[in-house]
Amino acid sequence: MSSPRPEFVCACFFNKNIFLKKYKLHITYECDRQFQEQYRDALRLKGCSTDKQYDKELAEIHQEITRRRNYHATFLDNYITIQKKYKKLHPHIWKLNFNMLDSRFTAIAQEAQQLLVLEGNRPLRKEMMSHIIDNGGNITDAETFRFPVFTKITCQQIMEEIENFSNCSIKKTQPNTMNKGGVSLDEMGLSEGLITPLIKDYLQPITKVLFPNWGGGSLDSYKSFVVKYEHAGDTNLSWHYDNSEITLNISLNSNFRNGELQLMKPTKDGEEDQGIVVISHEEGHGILHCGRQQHSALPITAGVRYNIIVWMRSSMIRNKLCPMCQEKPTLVQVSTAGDGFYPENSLCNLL
Ligand SMILES: O=C(O)CCC(=O)C(=O)O
Ligand SMILES: [Fe+2]
Repeated sequence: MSSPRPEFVCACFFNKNIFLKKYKLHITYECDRQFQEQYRDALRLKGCSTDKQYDKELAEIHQEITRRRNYHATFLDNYITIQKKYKKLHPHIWKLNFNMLDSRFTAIAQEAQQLLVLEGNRPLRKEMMSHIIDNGGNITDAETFRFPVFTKITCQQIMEEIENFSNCSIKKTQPNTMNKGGVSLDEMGLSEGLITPLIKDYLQPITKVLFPNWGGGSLDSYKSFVVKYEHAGDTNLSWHYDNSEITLNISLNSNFRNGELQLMKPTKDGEEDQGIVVISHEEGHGILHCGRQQHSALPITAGVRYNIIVWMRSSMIRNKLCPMCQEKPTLVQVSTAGDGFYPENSLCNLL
């Protein structure tokens, strides 16, 4: 977590894209009056009819604004305490090792590397896609790719580590408001040894070939967390886009039913209906998609589902346009865990 570079978020982090789960609405909050003028009618239409219901929602928004203002300081405090006090269950998974990876994944990464070396006029993307299929992967017409990443035993141990961490009494922050059972791998400290090398040593060549226009070749930071779906908590996730250029979503288990990922197909010229692609999760496999592509998770109907989500970022792309407010970002410096906006002349490639 000790970043050598100053960390920034876009000012929109503090008051935009607040998700009202009950009414499935993303809102902007400036003050009570603006909120009332802008959203009271829309909320009424969505079933928030009484003053009591409205006041409850407003109180939750105030709480969320406070949480966001305190987020970075709290994150840093928690991170320091966790590193001192947390007793690891499976110490070896805290440092990525070749054996933890599915051999088909390392083959895909090697092939991507070779394609980049040979480059010339070759149709890199097409060749990459056939390597993915040859190695147990899938491709959808929503420009998303699913392929094996971790071995099953690695998934099992990561899941056990997450459960162990969730159940320990050390204070932790919720990685975002969309999933109650979420755990931040960055605050936990697991991502440094596990996710950083995964991106740096294996994913970068793949994303460079598959997403050249979305910063696939210039990823320089990420945010990673685990989402959990269960009957007693969140069972699904509403439509949204990520605060990422490219997202990797790795399934950690198989003892659940349904809970597929849905993605909007990119619009082609002249087409009105974008259409939806449904992809099922498979244990150990990662789904790679563009962060700006709208997606959602269908409800699970049995069991518990765990996935690692990695929001990979390229400052070259996001410095021009913040993915959350769709404007040129207004930078606000924070103590740690910024959202990947690094000035052009800063030490690039933290990964
Ligand atoms: O649970 C999933 O498969 C999707 C999660 C997701 O899209 C997110 O957390 O950003
Ligand atoms: Fe997402």
